[in-house]
Amino acid sequence: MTTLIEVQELTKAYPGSTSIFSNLTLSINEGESLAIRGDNGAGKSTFLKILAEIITPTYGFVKHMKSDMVIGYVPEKFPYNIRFTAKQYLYHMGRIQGIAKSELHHRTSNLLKQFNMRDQQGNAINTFSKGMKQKIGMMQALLANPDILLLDEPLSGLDLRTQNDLESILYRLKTNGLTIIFTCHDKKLLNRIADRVITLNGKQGQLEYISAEKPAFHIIIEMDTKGQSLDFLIGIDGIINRERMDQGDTVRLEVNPSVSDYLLLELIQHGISIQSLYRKRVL
Ligand SMILES: Nc1ncnc2c1ncn2[C@@H]1O[C@H](COP(=O)(O)OP(=O)(O)OP(=O)(O)O)[C@@H](O)[C@H]1O
Repeated sequence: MTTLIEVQELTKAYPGSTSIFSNLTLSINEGESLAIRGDNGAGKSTFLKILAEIITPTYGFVKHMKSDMVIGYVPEKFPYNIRFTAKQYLYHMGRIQGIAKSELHHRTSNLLKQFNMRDQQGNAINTFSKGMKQKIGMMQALLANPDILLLDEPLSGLDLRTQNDLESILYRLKTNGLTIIFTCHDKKLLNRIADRVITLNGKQGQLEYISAEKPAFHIIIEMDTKGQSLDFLIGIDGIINRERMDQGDTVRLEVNPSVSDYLLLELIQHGISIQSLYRKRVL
């Protein structure tokens, strides 16, 4: 396992305040997805900003174990009133980051495709929804092919469909080996993406390490496909088992609870009739 970042005895106090966190020591490994959790004000955004080198710690340090490490950072709020179109914005942000024009064109169109935003590339960002702006923020952070992607509350304030969309994109980035560090209140995202969870306990300025939470139960969905193909399920993560019952049109899916809402929506939209839905305890 290759360590990308070593965090040593990190302590942060803003001027005039007591420490938000102190003596935070941890290693971040290549390819790891690390979630940072904690109450409001526990210091999650502050920690990310220190990792992104936007602010400095009061004590301790963050050591990059790879030379020329590129960090992509997506703040919680997208900048206000950007009049560029999506494509213009990505182009200019890419140029600011020093990416060659020829390379930039290629990367921008790949990202617009990956984020399902090709149809909106010519529209002004200030007309976009929160979810679309979040996607632009992520694309901008990915333009420079970062070693690490830092995301501050990536799903906050988004509707369920957009959350699922972004979750799938993040899952794909994770399975492609990108190191991802994100702050999060959302259990579903934790279960699906995080390999490790760190809880910042602001009150005591201490850290509690817990392993990624595994679901205590799976969801069983029984359905009548009415002869329809279920090919649209291919590539959806979180399906644990799928079996056809009685040689007929009845199919039984066993799925991770983190994807069950999304799957049910997909099934209904494809005209599949849900027959039964229940929990199965996992030992
Ligand atoms: N620039 C700043 N100057 C002074 N205090 C600050 C500054 N930025 C944040 N703080 C304070 O530091 C503490 C931690 O803030 P931070 O935004 O890192 O917490 P958080 O865990 O991300 O919170 P939330 O979940 O509400 O986003 C808060 O008490 C906040 O008011």
